Amino acid sequence: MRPVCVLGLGLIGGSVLRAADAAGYPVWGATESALDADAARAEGFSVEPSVADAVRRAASTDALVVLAVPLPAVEPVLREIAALAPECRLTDVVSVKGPVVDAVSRLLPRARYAGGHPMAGLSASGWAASDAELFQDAAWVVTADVEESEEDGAVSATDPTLWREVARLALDCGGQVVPATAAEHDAAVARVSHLPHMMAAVLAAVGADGGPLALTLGAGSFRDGTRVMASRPELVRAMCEGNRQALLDAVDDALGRLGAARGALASTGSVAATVQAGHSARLAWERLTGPREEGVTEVPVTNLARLVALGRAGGRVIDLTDRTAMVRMPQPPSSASGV
Ligand SMILES: O=C(O)C(=O)C[C@]1(C(=O)O)C=C[C@@H](O)C=C1
Repeated sequence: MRPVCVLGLGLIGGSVLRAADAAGYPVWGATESALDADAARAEGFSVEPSVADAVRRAASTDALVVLAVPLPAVEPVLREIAALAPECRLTDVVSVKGPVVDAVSRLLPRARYAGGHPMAGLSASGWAASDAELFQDAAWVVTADVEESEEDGAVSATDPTLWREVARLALDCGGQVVPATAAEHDAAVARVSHLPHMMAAVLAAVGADGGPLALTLGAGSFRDGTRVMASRPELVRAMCEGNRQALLDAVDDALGRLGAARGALASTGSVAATVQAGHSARLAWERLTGPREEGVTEVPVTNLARLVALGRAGGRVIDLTDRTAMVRMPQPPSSASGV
């Protein structure tokens, strides 16, 4: 198995290190946090004294480097990698893809790269919160740079061999791979992750404005709706600001819907349309992400454009051979859904 070098040993990087180790990969890591490094070493993990040492080791073993640092640290760490391993195999687990893809193509043009994003997290952070099981059955985006070419149809600038290796690691860590372009990923997570963080911030603040009585009555809906606001604010901020344009579009959509709901409540006294649309959308999400036995499509791993198209339709890669990806497609919509 190709070794795995994880740069950043917080919640996500630490969980990748643990999960890859449990899957049998030779692993080591590095982190700027002495606390996290000591804690990982105390559990017997190999932690290099610096990022540079870890990257040198990756260069000499042709390891897959996993960049697991917060967005503001991405460029400085990429510069270090560029100086020591300019042709490395690289992926990342950062929650926004556009800025990372841009930085990799500027600073590491000769690297073989496919971006990654496991859709899993907790409000707790750091190595102490990391868990080998964190990614179990989670969607894990692996990006492919697919472009339309007039002559040949869709072509991919991403090396399929590297894409397959990154997808294999994601599967071995317990995830289910969602192929997507970086731009489509960013537009999608703006709606289902970054906007929910913004809404949670607003919801928590509106609740607190109600004073102690309102807060003491905060139960399930308030707890679930504001849970992510217990996360470190600087990480949430970097994630939202890093996806500015897509998040603006999602906020506009939300404001339009909230405005329509307010208008209907004020004029007719009814929020039926808003609640029905939300109920149908929630059921559609449950159906799309729920368990499904059949409906597996086999696609050659070299056909990244087809994989991206299936990812767009809700498909997830649940297994891989050397040549073929097994993509599980979602349940067809039922007529009762109303969506
Ligand atoms: O479960 C949580 O606490 C998360 O916030 C995880 C969550 C999300 O669901 O929005 C947040 C950021 C990650 O990039 C991916 C997933």
